[in-house]
Amino acid sequence: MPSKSPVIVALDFPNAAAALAMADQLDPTLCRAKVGKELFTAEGPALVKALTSRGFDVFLDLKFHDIPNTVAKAVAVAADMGVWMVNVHASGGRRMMEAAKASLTTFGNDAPLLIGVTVLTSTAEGELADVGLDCSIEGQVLRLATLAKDSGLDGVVCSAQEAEMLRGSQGPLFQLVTPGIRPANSAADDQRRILTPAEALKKGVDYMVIGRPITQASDPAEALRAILNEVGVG
Ligand SMILES: O=C(O)c1cc(=O)[nH]c(=O)n1[C@@H]1O[C@H](COP(=O)(O)O)[C@@H](O)[C@H]1O
Repeated sequence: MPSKSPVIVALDFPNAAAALAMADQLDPTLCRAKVGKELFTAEGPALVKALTSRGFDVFLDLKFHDIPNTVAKAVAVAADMGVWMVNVHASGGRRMMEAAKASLTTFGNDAPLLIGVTVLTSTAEGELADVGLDCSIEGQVLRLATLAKDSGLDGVVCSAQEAEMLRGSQGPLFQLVTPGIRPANSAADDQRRILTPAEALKKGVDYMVIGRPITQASDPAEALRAILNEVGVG
């Protein structure tokens, strides 16, 4: 049965052995699993299959950002792999996102959720100027989320700090996926725009991507259970 949990555990590991050892400590009815650049580069589609065959909904987080044709083809291959969610950088623009969405038409109801990354949660106020953007983080997130929605995407990755604004402006069905989640007293690590799980859900987040606070815990299953208890799920 697919997970109804709002938690997506980021399996940021260097190889399949480490990732599957972690997955085997987690209940696929209590969380979903995210495969990112490090793990996918090392292990490829076989690892995605190993997770889906264990019952996990898989978020393939490769943040595609390229010319429309290249991204559309990559997204279709991800859909063929049977992933539940896949993402692209919204800053790749309208034509890129529309091409990605169009490439999923043939998959019908089996198409993965297509999500646009707005401003990374590791970015702090002031850092946008370094890349030539003369605006606030909130302004840039709103701009890219609106573009993603207009381009037919199902939702965006943003920080939970922007979730309330986007829930109000983009409507109730637009999926808000938020990394940068840190339970009280957890280290922020390289994240900059963070909120606790309970604060995030209160702001209207649909899915929370959580890595190190679960995967580096001495008891990952217990860390996941504590987060679900905090937000009143499970
Ligand atoms: O798309 C993502 O998943 C993502 C977007 C973003 O803005 N920030 C972000 O941290 N992520 C991913 O979410 C995960 C967060 O992991 P932790 O910081 O360990 O909880 C990592 O796998 C990141 O690659």
